[in-house]
Amino acid sequence: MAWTAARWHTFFFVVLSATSAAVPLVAAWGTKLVLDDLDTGGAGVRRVVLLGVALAVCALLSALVPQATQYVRDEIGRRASLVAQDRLFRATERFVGLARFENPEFLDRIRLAQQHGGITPALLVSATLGVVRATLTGAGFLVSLLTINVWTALAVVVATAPSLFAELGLSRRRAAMLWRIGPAERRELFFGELLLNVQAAKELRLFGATAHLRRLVGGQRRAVNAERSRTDRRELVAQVLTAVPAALATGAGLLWVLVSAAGGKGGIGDVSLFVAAVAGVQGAATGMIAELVAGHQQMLLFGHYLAVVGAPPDLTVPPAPRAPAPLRRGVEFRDVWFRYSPGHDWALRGLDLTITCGRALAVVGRNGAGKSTLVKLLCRMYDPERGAVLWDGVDIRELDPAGLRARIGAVFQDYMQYDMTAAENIGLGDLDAMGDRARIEDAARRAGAHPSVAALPRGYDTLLSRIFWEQGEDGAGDSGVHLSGGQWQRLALARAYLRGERDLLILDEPSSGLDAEAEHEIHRGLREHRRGRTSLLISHRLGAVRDADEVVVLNGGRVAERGTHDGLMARGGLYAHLFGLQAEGYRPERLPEPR
Ligand SMILES: Nc1ncnc2c1ncn2[C@@H]1O[C@H](COP(=O)(O)OP(=O)(O)OP(=O)(O)O)[C@@H](O)[C@H]1O
Repeated sequence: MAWTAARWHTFFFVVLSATSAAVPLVAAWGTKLVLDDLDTGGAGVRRVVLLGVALAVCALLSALVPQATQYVRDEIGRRASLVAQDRLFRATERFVGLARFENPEFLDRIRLAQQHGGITPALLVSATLGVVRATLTGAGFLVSLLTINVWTALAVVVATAPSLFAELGLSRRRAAMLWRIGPAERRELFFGELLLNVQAAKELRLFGATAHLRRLVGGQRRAVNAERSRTDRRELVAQVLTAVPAALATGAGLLWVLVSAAGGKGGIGDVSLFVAAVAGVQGAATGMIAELVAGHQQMLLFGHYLAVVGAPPDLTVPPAPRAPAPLRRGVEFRDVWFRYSPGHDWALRGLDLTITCGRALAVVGRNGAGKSTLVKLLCRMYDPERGAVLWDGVDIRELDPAGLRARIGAVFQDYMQYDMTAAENIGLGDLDAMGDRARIEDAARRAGAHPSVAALPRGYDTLLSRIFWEQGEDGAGDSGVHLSGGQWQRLALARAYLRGERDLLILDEPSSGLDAEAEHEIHRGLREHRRGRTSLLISHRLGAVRDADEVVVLNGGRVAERGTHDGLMARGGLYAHLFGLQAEGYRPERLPEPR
């Protein structure tokens, strides 16, 4: 990834690493030679000056190389994280359905993948080169030590080994700990965001629940901190225990060299080289261990990134899916059984239902009857566990999901309010029309959104968000506006209208937030729009569904009744009961006397 993202930078990183490996070694030998020359007094001035210049160059390089290395590594990190992020989001785009986004374990994995996927390439390159650099420097100093005394060299190596193995074990534990604390960190993030969320602020303040949430955030943080502290303490103990033998070996070696020098065996240059070499070997070993551990841990965490990027599709799509043909006969649910997971109850239990081409079908029913689930299956956000959804007789699992969705226009019950401009909020319905202001305005007009959008401070370019802050043309800060619930709903409808002539229009509670006048107006427009087209309307306002060609009543995930409004009323079943309850509130005797 690093090579793909930043070829030249990676190359320079290798060069800089080799340089920084050589510099301490050259400096130590240069110092020894200069000291020996000065001590014996036999060398010429020219040689001493040359060695001095070499030492000065070393000093210059050791001042500059770390800065340059840091810059190059950061640049690799920046470029590689762009590539990693793009690959990650491409991978999540491959998830055709919603199941993965409702799986907490997978969400934890995505979070870790997001956190580590971007930085891992640069850190791994850095760690790998760090290990190579430390090995080169360490080997150089080790050879230098060997020239002085074999046993000291061996003792230093043996004393350093335990720390390497201990650190690798600790690194595995640390990665496991990061995975373990994932759920608590996500909960902390969620509660923390709720505390700052403008939508939640109203309720939380009214109910006086902010302190409760603050305590929840604190509780999660304390749990996370406790886990981290436990790991840190374990690391501290292991590091102290493994550092002791290394320090003892160094001390013993130094004592031996000093005693030898005092006894006339070896000069001041040897002492200087010994001190530099021991520091060099141990520094290299510590550096190597740190880099190995960092690399090891990154690789373990990178496993989450690879798991997300390499995750198989959540819904099976054939290798060469068929493009759905324009709808001619209709969409049929044939004995569809569906539950959100094996741990959940059935949401649909043997549903049989047909949306006939060119006809308006209305689906009504109590809360939780399965109406929105039906819509999600129709758009292939999930697959049925048993039975099938057929598009003109073809199982939608054989069709290209994107092609299927391109044939559908929809307003979902839980439609989105995007923190973007009004034009973008509508334009997302059909990206081809994003830059086409005439089409966007037309869709807004049909949804009854135009007057309120046109009256906004910057019309269609007004930011519908109080989250972002933008600098206006006059230099003043502009933090956007808030729309009312009904205005947002009209924008969602405009988004659906922008999609224009689709084979199937799905409207899941399209007018629940509208005032009576607007609702009447919208439904009049919808009636016109739906005439002669295939549509599915879900609504609790039974007055809005009475002119549908067919009304289906769902109850407990299956069809309880079906027929026209008049037929169902005559039957006196669930529909008639629900309609009667609603109508009760509108009986003339309940209306105030006109003055
Ligand atoms: N994402 C989900 N995960 C688990 N269960 C779900 C999920 N969505 C819905 N359910 C469950 O499936 C059942 C059907 O829900 P659905 O949203 O389809 O009902 P509905 O008829 O649209 O209700 P309403 O009139 O309240 O909108 C309910 O019992 C609900 O709790």
